[in-house]
Amino acid sequence: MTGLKLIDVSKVYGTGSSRFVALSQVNFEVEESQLVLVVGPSGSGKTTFLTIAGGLQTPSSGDVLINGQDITLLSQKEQTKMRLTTVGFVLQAYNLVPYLTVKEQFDLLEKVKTNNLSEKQFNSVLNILGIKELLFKYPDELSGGQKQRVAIARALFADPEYILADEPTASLDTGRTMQVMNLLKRLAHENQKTIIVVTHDLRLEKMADKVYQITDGKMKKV
Ligand SMILES: Nc1ncnc2c1ncn2[C@@H]1O[C@H](COP(=O)(O)OP(=O)(O)OP(=O)(O)O)[C@@H](O)[C@H]1O
Repeated sequence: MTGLKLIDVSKVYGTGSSRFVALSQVNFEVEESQLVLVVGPSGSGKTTFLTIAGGLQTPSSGDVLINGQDITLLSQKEQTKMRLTTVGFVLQAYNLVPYLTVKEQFDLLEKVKTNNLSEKQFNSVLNILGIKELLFKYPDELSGGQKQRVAIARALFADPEYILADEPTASLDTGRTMQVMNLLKRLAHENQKTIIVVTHDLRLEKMADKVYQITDGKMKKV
């Protein structure tokens, strides 16, 4: 069974007077080869949702199924393996290693994981994202938009089945935004990737196969 599913997922941060319900009984489903968008304003719970969907955080209650397997029941070791082989994240902080060049960020991945994109496929990704000429630069020599595109390329390089992206176009101009969204759409439809993009940008809705709206931690399908 393929696809990613959240069933009645809630997430509560803090206790007592600082108790905050970030996700409330969220039900969500994405099937293989789909690009799904989760749209919501700042603070609505998008990052919380995405990190729980990919196993970076555990929910307070509810189930998260990836390919039919409830990932909340996996051991730490199994979760780490699943994240490395099955799920690729593009996070808002980009998470680039500061003392490695762009090329070395990819070399590092190659050391810890096999079955990455072929050189030809990867070259094509670098060309589409327009970052080929940045390979020997360090992260602090890059603009926000360039870092964002490197972070996207790094997630794609590992060739994961699922790509979970947090505001992947936030630092990009309209032209680049459309290029990135078209690339993600093509990966879903032609390479059978399953992609979740969370964003506050309503302009991206037309690119998606399915759209969910999240408001104050409550999710509904549009
Ligand atoms: N670790 C935490 N402890 C306490 N509250 C938190 C924590 N992480 C997030 N929150 C709160 O949960 C709510 C949802 O946060 P989240 O980051 O998921 O929203 P978001 O929609 O991604 O926001 P943004 O678009 O601004 O990144 C916010 O009110 C936030 O302050």
